Amino acid sequence: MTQQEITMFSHPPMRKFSMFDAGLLRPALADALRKLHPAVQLRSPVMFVVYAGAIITSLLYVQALLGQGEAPAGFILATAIWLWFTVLFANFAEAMAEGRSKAQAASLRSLKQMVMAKKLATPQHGTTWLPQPAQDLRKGHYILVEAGDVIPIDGEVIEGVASVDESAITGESAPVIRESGGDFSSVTGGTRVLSDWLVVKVTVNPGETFLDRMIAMVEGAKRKKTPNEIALTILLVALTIVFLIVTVTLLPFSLFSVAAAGAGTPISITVLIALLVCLIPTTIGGLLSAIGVAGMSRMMQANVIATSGRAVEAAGDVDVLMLDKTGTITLGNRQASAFFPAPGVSEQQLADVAQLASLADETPEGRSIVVLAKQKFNIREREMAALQAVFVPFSANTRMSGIDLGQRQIRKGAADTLRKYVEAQGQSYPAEVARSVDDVARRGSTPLVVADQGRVMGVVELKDIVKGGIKERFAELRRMGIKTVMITGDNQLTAAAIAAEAGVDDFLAEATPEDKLKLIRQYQAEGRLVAMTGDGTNDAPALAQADVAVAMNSGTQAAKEAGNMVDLDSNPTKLLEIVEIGKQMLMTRGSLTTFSISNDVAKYFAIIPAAFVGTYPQLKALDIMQLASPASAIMSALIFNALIIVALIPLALKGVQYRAIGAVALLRRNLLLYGVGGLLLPFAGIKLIDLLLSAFHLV
Ligand SMILES: Nc1ncnc2c1ncn2[C@@H]1O[C@H](COP(=O)(O)OP(=O)(O)OP(=O)(O)O)[C@@H](O)[C@H]1O
Ligand SMILES: [K+]
Ligand SMILES: [Mg+2]
Repeated sequence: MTQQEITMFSHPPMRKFSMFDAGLLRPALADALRKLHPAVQLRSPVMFVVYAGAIITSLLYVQALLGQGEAPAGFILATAIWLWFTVLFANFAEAMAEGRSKAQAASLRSLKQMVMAKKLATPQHGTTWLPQPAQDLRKGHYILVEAGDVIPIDGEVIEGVASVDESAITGESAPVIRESGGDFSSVTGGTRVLSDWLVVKVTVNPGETFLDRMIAMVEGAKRKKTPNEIALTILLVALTIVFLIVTVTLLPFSLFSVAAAGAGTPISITVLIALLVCLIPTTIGGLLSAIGVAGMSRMMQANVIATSGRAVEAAGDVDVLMLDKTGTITLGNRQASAFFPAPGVSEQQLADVAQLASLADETPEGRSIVVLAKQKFNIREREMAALQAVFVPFSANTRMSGIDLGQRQIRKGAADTLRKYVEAQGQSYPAEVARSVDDVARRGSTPLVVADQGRVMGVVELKDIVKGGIKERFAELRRMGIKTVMITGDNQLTAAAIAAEAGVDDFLAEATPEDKLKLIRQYQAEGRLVAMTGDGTNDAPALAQADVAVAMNSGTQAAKEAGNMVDLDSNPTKLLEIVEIGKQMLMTRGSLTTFSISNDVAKYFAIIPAAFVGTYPQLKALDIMQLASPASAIMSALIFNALIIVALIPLALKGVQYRAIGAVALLRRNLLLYGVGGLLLPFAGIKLIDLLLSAFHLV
């Protein structure tokens, strides 16, 4: 097989759909009809009542056609039609909310194509490879991917550095760097290598890939109701039952009064059904599911894939945000910037040892030390193999790294760790070095202490920069009542300097992954909801514990499995956006619930007098709206009730406007806007429809 043959066809970047893409409209209309299936309707008890009402009035119309109508046939027909519309409008809202996800899933599916992999017998670049279809790859296999290749399956880079086009999955056109070691070692099947090569260890079996899981998440067919949705549904059902009882008892009541007075007409079933539908919370009942789906969809627009609606909801309730220092609050591209030798050591000696300690260290920190030594003293990289060195990789637990050259141990790492390390060997830790460490840390830089055979050689300064604009975002979070906690493996002084500069509420320094886990549990024990981001295998336990756990797409498989969201952009700052989207979703639901219920209260006053004026002529006095006729009043209310669902679809999908003001201020604002607004709007709306209906002699 030639290179050409296995070079994969490229694909267009994932298309992003806007909320009201014209292309989404037609399928949504078809879906709205499909959702008329009783099993679908049963999922929303409130809408099921409307659905049942539509069926009953349709049957009553048939009866009327047969000459036994309980009311004028035209009136029954109009009622039945508007009830069906009400159901369809709610279906349409949900279908529109789902449409974007479905389109995205379809475009992801198109990425799942037959791809040939270059399977390596030995995990080393330069060795021979054999072509093998991607679906025959298994966890633990090694593959080679080169410029132009589509990465056939998910894996971890074990050798090489390459630029990768992930636009097929993220929609972002800028290529990303994937490399072994460190935080950017994960590659995703379906993305394409643009330059250079990578040796990749396959981490999943076919069918379990990120793309597979993403399609499943996006399709959300198995969407379960979230805890808050269930609670709200129970409330809505309770309201529905109350109104159902009220309306049902009106019938014998009306019959009795008419019989007793010997005058008037008893109320018809059609009117009672129309009345019931106007009174039960159909607005929120019809839009509830759409609001939840739209929340997940908005996450997706932010390139975040949430595994469940529950995760999105939890994001809105979060009150503690745990953020890594390096890479989240700072730019994270920590680069060696200076050497501070210990007494009796020259700068060049320190640079030499530091470089030796970093030769096989694939972290950005390690590589930058090699480069700085080369720049400053022209110390050339030496071959690990020639040195017969054994590499001791960095881990967040040991907080040091280095090499062993026979008996000679060279180490570099966090100052406190290195101090313990040299003291354990009976060596002293010079006061001058401690001073250099503090100076470096106070600048917000990370000090690394270097030791050769237990002797402290000096300090390397790793410079890092606090991200622009991050302070303002933390201030905003504070206004929202969210506490920000910075966690870092770095020392106290560096942590304090960066914490002050970034304006976080609290910080934890010298933290191991276990400390992170402990801290999350501590907050949760206080009844707080904790969100965090992470990328390493070390972060997996903490991610599994956090209520909202955002794994970086570039991170390890373990982290991605432990989290309940994946950020395709691998941008830890995204956590802030995620919380905002969650809050916005909760606010939208709250606002529309308020609106819906106050709306129903208004309808109560608008139509009760009109509906019962036949039975109780005295009610005429209460008929403040002066509607044209009882039939017109009922019809107008029913039409308003249906149209308001359509009118609110954009709001349900886009979310109410979000502002970071305090919870109390927000509640007051929303009660005013959606409560009072909801109370007043029906009067105007129903009156207008009534005027139109009578102007065109429609009732
Ligand atoms: N490649 C490395 N070799 C040796 N020591 C390192 C290396 N990288 C980091 N360190 C030391 O280990 C400490 C802990 O690193 P770790 O990556 O766990 O946390 P961090 O990057 O400082 O903070 P964060 O949790 O915000 O990423 C660092 O502060 C530094 O002192
Ligand atoms: K209603
Ligand atoms: Mg780190």
